[in-house]
Amino acid sequence: KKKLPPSPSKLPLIGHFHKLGLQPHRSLQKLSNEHGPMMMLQFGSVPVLIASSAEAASEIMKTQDLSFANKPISAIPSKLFFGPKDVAFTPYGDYWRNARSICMLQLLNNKRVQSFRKIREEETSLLLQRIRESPNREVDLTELFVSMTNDIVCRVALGRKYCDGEEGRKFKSLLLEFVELLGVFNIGDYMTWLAWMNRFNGLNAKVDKVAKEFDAFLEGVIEEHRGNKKSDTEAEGADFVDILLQVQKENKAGFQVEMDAIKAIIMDMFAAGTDTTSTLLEWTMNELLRNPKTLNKLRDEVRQVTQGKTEVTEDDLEKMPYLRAAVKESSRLHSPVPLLPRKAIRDAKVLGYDIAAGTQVLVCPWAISRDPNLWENPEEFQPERFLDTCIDYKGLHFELIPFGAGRRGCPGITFAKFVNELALARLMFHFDFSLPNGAKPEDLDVDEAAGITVRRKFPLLAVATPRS
Ligand code: HEM
Repeated sequence: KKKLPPSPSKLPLIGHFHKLGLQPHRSLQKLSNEHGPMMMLQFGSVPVLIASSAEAASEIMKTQDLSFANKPISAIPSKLFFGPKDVAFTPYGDYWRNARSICMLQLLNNKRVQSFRKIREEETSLLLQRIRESPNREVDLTELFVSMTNDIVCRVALGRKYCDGEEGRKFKSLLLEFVELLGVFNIGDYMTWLAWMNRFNGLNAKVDKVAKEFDAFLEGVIEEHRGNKKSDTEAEGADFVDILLQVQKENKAGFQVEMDAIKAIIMDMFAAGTDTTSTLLEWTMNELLRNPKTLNKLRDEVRQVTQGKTEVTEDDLEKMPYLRAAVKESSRLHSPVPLLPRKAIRDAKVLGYDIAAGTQVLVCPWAISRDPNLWENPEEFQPERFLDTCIDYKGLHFELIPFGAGRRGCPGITFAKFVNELALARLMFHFDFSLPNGAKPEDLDVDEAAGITVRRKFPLLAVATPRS
């Protein structure tokens, strides 16, 4: 006799869809508070296990990681990523293992991430310059962070920026459409009998258009790289396209890397690396502006460590524990990816419940990191809580998993950490920040937009006064 997790009452055909609302991570937290940390919902015809405690997450992403390393197939990413042939959206299996190992060993290993230091330093300097040039010292931090992270990923992945003139305008709007589509809730994935609607509401046409345009764009980039071949991809200056083309040519991966795989892996860097990074920076500044004492404390640490210097470098970051604690705390309160999808590969027993093979799973880092059983005053922004603990976000401590954990955990943590910490330290070093129009910190809104990454609903505006 099977023991299933508790499940709230549901409606015919749609199941529990109506309970999700516009902010599923918040609705699921609320439902879990009523029904428990392991809860079974039904989205259309698909059973979905909701796991919203550190214990449940640890079972699924550590103890039984292999049983839950699969991802559900979704129609939009499948189309956008050529199958899918990327890493993030691809089901568990030999192909995913190979693509992920290219990512880990060739693109995002520590040495490679270090080799992009100059790019990070140049692009954060440009961020500062753009702030200095802003009229009335009023800045749209959201826009600045989005541009900076896009430019960094462009340079690292494609070798140059695509931000100027007509080319820049086109690329920016393509990237925006691409990321938006990844966040679309596709009803056809759960109620196949309604998939026809996407032919009439324009969704299918939009996906086709964006897939075609991104493909053509990447074909152009690859062509440019072929004419401009770099012979040594271990040397500084090699970008991801150079590296992937060499892996393909020299059969370094131990299997034939198709051109579609190269394009899909590059697209993954944009899908997984841009919005997430800018969103974390945005929420960090949001919380600092809402908590001026914390902002001052952070600013003092940065300026003290760099006393007598004219600029912060990455070597200084090691000496800034409060800065690291502030980034961790913001990743706790505002996990950029609040829900992590998985799919059971085989029958499993989790915390005493029977979970059938094929069941979809949503692990909820957002709810876990606001769990009052794990965190004191969980709704408050208090970097101090991380000063005397070893809790980190690298996937070993399940009370804090903004980068996920286990086999499917984020391979871009080091990359993101450097960008976030350097940008934040430099902002603190060069500027004093306040809210525009004399607004009070407690008035700053914290509304969230809907999407796969949860960013602020409205742009974050601030006044940046150069340090005197
Ligand atoms: C603050 C920034 C970032 C956050 C919060 C973040 C978060 C995440 C999360 C939550 C996952 C899913 C993990 C899981 O299901 O267990 C993930 C996966 C992934 N991330 Fe990141 N990420 C960030 C930056 C980056 C960057 C900069 C890159 C690459 C340049 C990257 C590449 C990836 C890839 C390729 C995956 C898919 C891994 C797989 O399915 O095997 N991420 N990330």
